[in-house]
Amino acid sequence: MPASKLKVVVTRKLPAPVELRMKELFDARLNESDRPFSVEELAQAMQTADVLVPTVTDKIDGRLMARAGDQLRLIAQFGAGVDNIDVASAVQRGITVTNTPGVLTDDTADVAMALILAVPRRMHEGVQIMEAGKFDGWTPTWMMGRRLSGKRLGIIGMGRIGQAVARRARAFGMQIHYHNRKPVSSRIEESLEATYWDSLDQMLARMDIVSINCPHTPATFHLINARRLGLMKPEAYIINTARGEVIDEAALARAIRAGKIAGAGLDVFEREPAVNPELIGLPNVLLLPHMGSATIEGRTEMGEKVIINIKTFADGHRPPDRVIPAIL
Ligand SMILES: O=CC(=O)O
Repeated sequence: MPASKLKVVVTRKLPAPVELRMKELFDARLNESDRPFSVEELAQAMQTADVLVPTVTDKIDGRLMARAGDQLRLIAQFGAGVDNIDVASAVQRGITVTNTPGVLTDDTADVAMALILAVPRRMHEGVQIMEAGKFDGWTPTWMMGRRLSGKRLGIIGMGRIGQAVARRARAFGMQIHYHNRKPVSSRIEESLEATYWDSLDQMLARMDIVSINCPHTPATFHLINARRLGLMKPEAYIINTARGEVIDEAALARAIRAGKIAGAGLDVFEREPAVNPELIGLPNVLLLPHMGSATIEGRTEMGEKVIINIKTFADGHRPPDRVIPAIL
C-alpha cells in the first residue's frame, strides 16, 4: 500500500512540524485536543488503523491487543520506553512494534544530572526559602548539603542513558559504579573508569547516589524495594528518571520519612500522574512531572523517528527501531 493511503492514528498531540509532515505523508488522524484516548477509543483505533502511534500514557495490554483488527500492522511508539505495550502479544499477532531510542538520551541524562546536582545541594529547599521571602543572610552553617566531587554514583542500567549520565557525573568528579544485566564493553568501561557490580545489593550498600536508568520490565518491577532501600547508606540519595515502577514508591516514602536514606529526586512515578502523597512536601524530595525527554529538539526528533519507522515499514523494509521482545 502506498504510504499516502496508510491510515495512521496518533493518540496524542505531537510537535507541529511532526504533525505537518505526518499529514503530508500519510492518511494521518491526529489528536488536536490532546485528550488521552479512553480504552474504548484505543480499541476502536486499533480496529481501524494500519498504524497506531501511541505514547507512554496509552496502556496497550494483552486484552486490548486481542481486540486489534487484522489491518493493524505497526505500533510506532512515540517514546523510548515500551513498557506500556504488551510487545510479546503484538509480535505473536504479527504486529511490529518500534520506538524512538537515541534522540532523547542527552535530554534525559541532563535531567538526571540536574537532580543529582540539585538534591544533595538542597536547591529545592533554597528556592522555597527565596520564594517565601525567608532569606535572612549568609551564615557559616546554614543550608549545608553534600559535595558531589569524590562521591560514588551507582548507575542501575548502563544503556545509552546510563552512559550519558556517567559521562556528565565524571565531569563533576564523581566515581562511576554500575549494575547491569551484563558488563558493558571494556572500551566503554575504561573510558568511564566505571566499576561493574554483579551484585546490586552489594553496590547499593556502598553508593552515595543511585541513579535508575534501566527500562521497566517484569524483571525490574520494584527492583528497588524496602529490603534494598534498607541496604543503602542513610546519607545516600536516589534519583529516578527511568520509570516509576522500578521503585516501590510506598517503600521509598517510608524509607525517606524514617531517615533510612537522605533524599530523592524523581521525574517518574509508579501510578502517573498520581504521586504517593507521602512523597509530597518533603524538603529532601525533589519531584518533577515526567519531563526527562521534554525538549523541543528531542520531541521533534522523536516524531521524526516515528515517521522514519512508519515510512520504512510502508516501503517494505525492516524499520530501524524495531523492538524485539527478547532484548527487553
Ligand atoms: O519517558 C519517555 C519515553 O520513554 O520516551
